[in-house]
Amino acid sequence: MSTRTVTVLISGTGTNLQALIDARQARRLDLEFVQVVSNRPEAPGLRRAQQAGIPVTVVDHTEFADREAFDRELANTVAQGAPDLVVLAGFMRILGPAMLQRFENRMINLHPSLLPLYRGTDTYRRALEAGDREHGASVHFVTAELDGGPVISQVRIPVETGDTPERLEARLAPREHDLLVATVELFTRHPVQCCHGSITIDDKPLARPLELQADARLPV
Ligand SMILES: Nc1nc2c(c(=O)[nH]1)N[C@@H](CN(C=O)c1ccc(C(=O)N[C@@H](CCC(=O)O)C(=O)O)cc1)CN2
Ligand SMILES: NCC(=O)N[C@@H]1O[C@H](COP(=O)([O-])[O-])[C@@H](O)[C@H]1O
Repeated sequence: MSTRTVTVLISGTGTNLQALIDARQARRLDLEFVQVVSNRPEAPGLRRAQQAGIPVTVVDHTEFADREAFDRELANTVAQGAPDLVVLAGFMRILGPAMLQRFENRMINLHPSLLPLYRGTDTYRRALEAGDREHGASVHFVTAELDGGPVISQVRIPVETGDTPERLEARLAPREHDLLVATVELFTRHPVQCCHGSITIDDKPLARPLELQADARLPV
């Protein structure tokens, strides 16, 4: 079944959320945003959702005794909207069993590296320190293994002489927006299934991640 309803999880500025909102406004994405949920009450992305008329909820991780309690409340909050797909767009908390049991196989994350390289955080600095000639971003299914879920799509950019983590991040950002929009569009047009380590699109196995093309589309 393809995706019709989406809940987006954020923690920060929300530029990837904004890219999804703009793509829906431009009728490139045929979907409904059920809600935007942030673990940080001060996340600027919440204002972007409100301005787009999307319901927002804050589940502040600092208000819970432990991770499990936060995870349960987050899972209950997301489940109220019964989304077809949960999109982590700059969501900065590691999810536990409550979220994974309810949404695994229909929860995706945008990660700023060419997975499996550089799982976790601080990916730009790590890529530069390794002397990589290219960097990029990945969209993958969320599993218990942090940033270890099957990778759906990727976008590559060259590392340029003199790059700093900030310059590399700034150059990747617009391509991340393109990648996330194209990947969510894929979910709205095709049944994309996971897991046990592999992905199918239209019931056909995906042998390797889809590479974002210059026209900001995925080759499907
Ligand atoms: N179970 C999973 N949870 C999450 C995944 C995943 O693949 N499996 N992806 C991450 C997203 N992510 C990188 O793409 C990521 C986010 C956060 C962290 C992290 O170390 N978070 C710290 C807190 C940091 C903060 O609050 O600023 C933590 O949770 O203790 C690593 C990777 C989303 N969740
Ligand atoms: N580990 C997850 C992670 O680092 N995600 C990164 O957070 C940023 C969110 O930006 P945004 O809030 O402007 O969309 C994006 O660069 C995304 O790759």
